[in-house]
Amino acid sequence: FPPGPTPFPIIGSIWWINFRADHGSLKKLAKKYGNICTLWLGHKPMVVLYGFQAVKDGLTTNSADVSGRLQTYVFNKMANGKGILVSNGLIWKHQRHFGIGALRKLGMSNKGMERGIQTEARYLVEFFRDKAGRAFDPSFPVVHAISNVICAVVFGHRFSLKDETFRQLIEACNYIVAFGNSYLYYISEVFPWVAEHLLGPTQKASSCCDFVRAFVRQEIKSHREKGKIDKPEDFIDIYLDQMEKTEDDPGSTFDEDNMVQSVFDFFLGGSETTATTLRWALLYMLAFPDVQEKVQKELDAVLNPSHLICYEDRKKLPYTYAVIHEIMRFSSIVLITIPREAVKDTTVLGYRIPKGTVIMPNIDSTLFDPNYWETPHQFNPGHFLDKDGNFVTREAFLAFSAGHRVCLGEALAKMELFIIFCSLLQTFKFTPPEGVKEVNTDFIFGSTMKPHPYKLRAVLR
Ligand code: HEM
Repeated sequence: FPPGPTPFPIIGSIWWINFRADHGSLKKLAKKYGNICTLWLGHKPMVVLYGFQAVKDGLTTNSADVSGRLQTYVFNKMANGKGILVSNGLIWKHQRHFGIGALRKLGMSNKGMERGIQTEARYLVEFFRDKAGRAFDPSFPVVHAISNVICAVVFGHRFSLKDETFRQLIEACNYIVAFGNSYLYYISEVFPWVAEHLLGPTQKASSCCDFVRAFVRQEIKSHREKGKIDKPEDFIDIYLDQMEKTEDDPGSTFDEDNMVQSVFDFFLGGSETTATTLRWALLYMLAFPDVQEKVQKELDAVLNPSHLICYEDRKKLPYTYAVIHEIMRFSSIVLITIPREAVKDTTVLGYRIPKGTVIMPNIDSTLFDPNYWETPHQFNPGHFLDKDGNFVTREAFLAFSAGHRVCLGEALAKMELFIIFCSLLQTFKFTPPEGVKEVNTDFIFGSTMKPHPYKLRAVLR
């Protein structure tokens, strides 16, 4: 194994990072042991990758070999091996491949994703306008809008802000995501018996999972009652169609449990992540008013005010598109990917790694790698622009990870962020509440890195 702190019996060497994989402890670990090193979670080896080169090589050189997910106490409780996010083997291959195809199909069809996003952007603009320039916290309407985009994709309809069950769904998803990188998560994995019998938060996370699944089953029931339609309009329609097509295939993995879990995974992977990024986007506009002004200048110069913003417009708005990428880089909401597992004996950066080893790629360390970014610790949209002001992609931009398990919602997330961000900035000038002189851009540590709660004023332009 690559080098690392000495493991103790039962607890391993996870004590070295104080039972928490945070920015400081992972940096300290890399400084002492190098860009690839080993930690032991109980008797399970975990190989931690740090910096762009190590993360990229580790995830892409033998990509299929490191494409597994852990089958642990918490992951089994969460998904029981079903769906996409934490499944393995044939189930993962089939469900992921199908999920990507379905998203593509919905993106291209008439009642596509873009329309769902434009609708949510419009509701959000209305909500902000109703505040009439008074200071307010944008978190809930933002989370609501983003979750509704997933609803449009998977259920084919949206929910109102006042819908209590939908509010509970959002809260349940947030709770599950927050549990994912907490002390209690690690303790639950090492001592499942304690988690099962004594830890309230672990039991609550488990009942939140049950709640989300029951919610999805209810939607499936309504789709079934609606009967077969000629042209599938959402993910459940497409999935039911697939189940019918494969019902005589004994090797098929297309069944109701996998459908429920795949929908669950879209909510879990796609709501909190994108909503948190959008909250950072608005906060950075308060913190960097010069950037906000430049975006608005570009929007005004290129778009007619009555034009319905679509994703295609990004090609005419290179500065704005670069700002959105810099928001994703600078907010760096994911510290490590959902842990991977080696599915066979393999080699990672020259080290022999046995099957079953956990791989922890540090995404944050790629987004701030001083060897690949000119000013890593400065908010600088120029990172994504060439000298003529054209948008450029950057190889070290691994916010969505890399390899076989790369985020399957990347295109959807970028489309959402672009359309909603542009719609808001076209309509409003964002400022901090009166009297607030300093904007706090520090993060709150968690499964995703969130901004501290803040208020803003949205003043009609
Ligand atoms: C800014 C928004 C987002 C970020 C930063 C993000 C980031 C990530 C990351 C880092 C992973 C782990 C990949 C790995 O294991 O190497 C992931 C996986 C995943 N994401 Fe996203 N994601 C975002 C939005 C979305 C959206 C909108 C969806 C909805 C479709 C989504 C669905 C998924 C799924 C299903 C997986 C699991 C893929 C697999 O295990 O095969 N994500 N995402």
